[in-house]
Amino acid sequence: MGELSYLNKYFLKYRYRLILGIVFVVISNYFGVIPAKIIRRAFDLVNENITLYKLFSGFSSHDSIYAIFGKTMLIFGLSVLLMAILRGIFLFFMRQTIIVVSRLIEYDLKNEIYNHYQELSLSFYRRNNTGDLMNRITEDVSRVRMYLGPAIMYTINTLVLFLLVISTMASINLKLTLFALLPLPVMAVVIYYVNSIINYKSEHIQEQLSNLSTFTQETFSGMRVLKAYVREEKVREDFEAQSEEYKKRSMSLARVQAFFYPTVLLLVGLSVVFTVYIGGIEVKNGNITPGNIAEFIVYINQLTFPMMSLGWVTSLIQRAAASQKRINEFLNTQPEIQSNTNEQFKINGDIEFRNVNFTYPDTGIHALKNVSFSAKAGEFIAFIGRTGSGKSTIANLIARMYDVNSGEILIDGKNIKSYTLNNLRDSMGFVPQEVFLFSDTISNNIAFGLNKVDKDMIHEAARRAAVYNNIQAFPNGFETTIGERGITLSGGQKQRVSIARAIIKEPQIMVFDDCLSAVDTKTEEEILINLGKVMQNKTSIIISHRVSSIKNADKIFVIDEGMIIESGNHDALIAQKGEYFELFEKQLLEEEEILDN
Ligand SMILES: Nc1ncnc2c1ncn2[C@@H]1O[C@H](COP(=O)(O)OP(=O)(O)OP(=O)(O)O)[C@@H](O)[C@H]1O
Repeated sequence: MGELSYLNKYFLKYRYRLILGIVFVVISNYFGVIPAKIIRRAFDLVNENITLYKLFSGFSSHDSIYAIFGKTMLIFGLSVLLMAILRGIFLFFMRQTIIVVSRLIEYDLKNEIYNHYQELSLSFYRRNNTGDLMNRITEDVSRVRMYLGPAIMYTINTLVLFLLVISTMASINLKLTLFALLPLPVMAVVIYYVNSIINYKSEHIQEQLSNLSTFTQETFSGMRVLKAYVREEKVREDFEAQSEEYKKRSMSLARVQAFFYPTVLLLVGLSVVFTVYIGGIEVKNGNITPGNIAEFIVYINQLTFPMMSLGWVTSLIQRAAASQKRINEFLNTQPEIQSNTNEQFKINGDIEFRNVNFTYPDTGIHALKNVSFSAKAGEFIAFIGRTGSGKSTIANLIARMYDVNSGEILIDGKNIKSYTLNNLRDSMGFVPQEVFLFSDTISNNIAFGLNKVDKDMIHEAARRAAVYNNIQAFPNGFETTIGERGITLSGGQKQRVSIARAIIKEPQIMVFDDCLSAVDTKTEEEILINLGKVMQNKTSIIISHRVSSIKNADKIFVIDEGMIIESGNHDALIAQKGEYFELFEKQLLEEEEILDN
C-alpha cells in the first residue's frame, strides 16, 4: 500500500470529482435498499388482506376487492421499478465520476512516466530492456488504473452498502440479522483463499502468454533465417508445446473458477435457509412480519456481489501496489547526465579532449585511456582503428551520452558540462553506427531533427547525401513509407537517409560514426565532397574503418585499445610507416583484388 501513496497527489488533483462520486455511491445504494422495504410492505399487505379477500368470496364486492388489491400491487411493482431506474441513473453518474477520474489519472501517469523516460540517460536504456520499459508504461499503468477506478469504486460501494443494509437489518431484528449474516465470514474466508489461488493461476497463465507471444514475435522477425535453415517443422513443434502449456494452465484456472461460484451460491443459499427458518420462528413469536423475511432475503442477495467482489478488489490492490512499485523504481531514477547551467550559448565547434578516461558503467570495460586531441571549428578530423578500439565511445562522449570518468571534454574552451544537453545536441548532427529509421515517410525521417522544414530543404539534404535519385525512383518518391508497413531500403540507402537527416540541421559539429560502410567508394566520395561544402567553418568528425573515407581529413587519429597511437594527416601517417600505413596497404591490396576479379 505504501507504494500506492504516490498516487495521492492525483487524488488531490481530482478531489471534487471523487467526492461527487462518493455522494453518487451513497444515493445509488439508498435507492438499492428501498425496494426491499417496498417488497416487505407488499408481502405484508398480501398476508394481512388475503383472508379478507377470501371472506368476501361469492359476494359482489369480491371482484372490486381484487381490483383494489391488484392496483395496489401494481403500484408497489412500479415503485420497485422506479427505484431500480433511479439506482441505475446514479450508478451511471457514479461510474461517470469515479471511473472517469481513473482514466484521467491513467492519462496523467502515462505522460509523467513517458516524460521521465525521455529525460533518462542512455545507460538507463542499456540497463533495461525495451519490453520492460513498455510493460511499465502500459501493463503496469493499466493495473494501477484498476486500483484507481474499479477497486476504489467497489470498496466505497461495498462499505456504504454494508453500512446501510446491516444497520437496516439490525434495526428490524438483531437475532435474525446475526443468523442471516452467519455464513458471510465463512464466505469471506473462502473467497479470499480461492481468489488467491485464482490470482496465482492467472499470473501463471499471463506468464505463459507472454512466453508464447515473445516466441511468436521472434519467429516472425527471424523468418528469413528460419526459412533459410529449414527450421519450420521444429518451430511448429515448439509453438505447439508452448500452446499446450498455455492450455493446461488455462484449464486448471477454469476448474478452480467452476468450483468457486457454486460454493459461493451454496453459502448464500445457507444464509437464505437460516433467514427463513429463524425468521419463521420470529414471525410465530410476533417479533417480525412475514414481509420482513422477504425483505431480508433481498438484503442477503444485495450483499452477495459486493462480498464476492471483496476478494477480487483485494487482489486488484495487491497487483496495483506491485505495479506501482515497479513504476516508482523508474520514476525515482535520476538522469545521470545533468547540466550545471540553464544558459544557452552559441557553439562554434572547437572540440578538445584532455586526458579523457572512460569506463562503461554497466560492463566495466575501460574503453578510453588518456585520450587527448583537439579540433578547431572548420576542421575535418577522423578516427580510425580496429573494431572495439573505442572509436564510437569518442562519438558518444562528444554527444554527452555518457560523462567521462577523468579528464575533460571542452567545447569552445568550456567544459561540456557547462552546456545544457539541448544546447549541445542541437548544435550537433550525429549519424550513429546503427542506422535507425522510423516507420514513417522518407521525408519525415529526413526532417526528424527540425520542427519546421520545407520540401526544398529535404530535397537538398537528400542530394547532399547522394540519395536523391534513389528516393525519386520509388513510386511515391519522398512520401514513400519505410519500415514494417512500407518498403525496405538497402543498407546503403538507409545510411544515406540517416546522413541526410543530420545534414539538414546544418549543425556546427557533425559526427559520422562509421556510417559510410555500406556505400561504395564512388558514392562515398560524392558524399564527402558535398559534406566538405556544407561543413565549411564547421567541425566534422568521421569515424571509419576505411582509409578511403578519411584520407582527406586535416587530422587523423589512429586508435588502438582505447588509446591514440598515431596522429597526423594522411601523408604524415603514411610516412610514419606505422599502423595506419599497414592498414592503408592492406586495404589497397583488397581493392586491387576486387578490381582484378
Ligand atoms: N554501451 C556499451 N556498454 C558497455 N560496453 C560498451 C558499450 N559500447 C561499447 N562497449 C565496449 O567498449 C569498447 C569500445 O567500443 P566502441 O564501440 O567504442 O568500439 P569501436 O572502435 O567503435 O568498434 P567498431 O569499429 O566495431 O564499432 C568495446 O570493448 C565494447 O565492447
